[in-house]
Amino acid sequence: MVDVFEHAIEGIITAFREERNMKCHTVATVGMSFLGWFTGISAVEWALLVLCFGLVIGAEMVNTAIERTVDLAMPDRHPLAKAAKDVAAGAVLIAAMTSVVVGGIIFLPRLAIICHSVLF
Ligand SMILES: Nc1ncnc2c1ncn2[C@@H]1O[C@H](COP(=O)(O)OP(=O)(O)OP(=O)(O)O)[C@@H](O)[C@H]1O
Repeated sequence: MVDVFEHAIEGIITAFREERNMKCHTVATVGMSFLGWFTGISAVEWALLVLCFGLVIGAEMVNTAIERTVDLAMPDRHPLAKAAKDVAAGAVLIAAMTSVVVGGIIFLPRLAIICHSVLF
């Protein structure tokens, strides 16, 4: 059981260390968390936000695993290798777009109120 956690944590560290996009997701996660704290979002909104963080980072890690597996199995160009990588990248895009929509629903009304009170 300890082994399973050790390998999983090793995988998380590898993904954060070696995958460029993980740095973008980390910056977005920190930025959105700050915005959540700053605008005082509710517990349910925090739960949705945390769910989105997990969704995007999890999808990116699965995408990384698929990329590595394809590179190992098919170093040459192959239509199936392309399809596998493109579908995995598409999954990350869908997770990210879903998160942007959720973030918009949570933050846009609050940011509009803040802008309104600053400007008028
Ligand atoms: N073996 C291959 N055969 C055919 N097409 C490939 C192959 N490897 C990559 N591709 C195409 O090139 C694109 C980019 O592949 P790559 O491995 O560089 O992924 P990436 O999304 O740039 O990864 P990274 O997150 O590491 O930058 C893939 O989405 C796919 O369309």
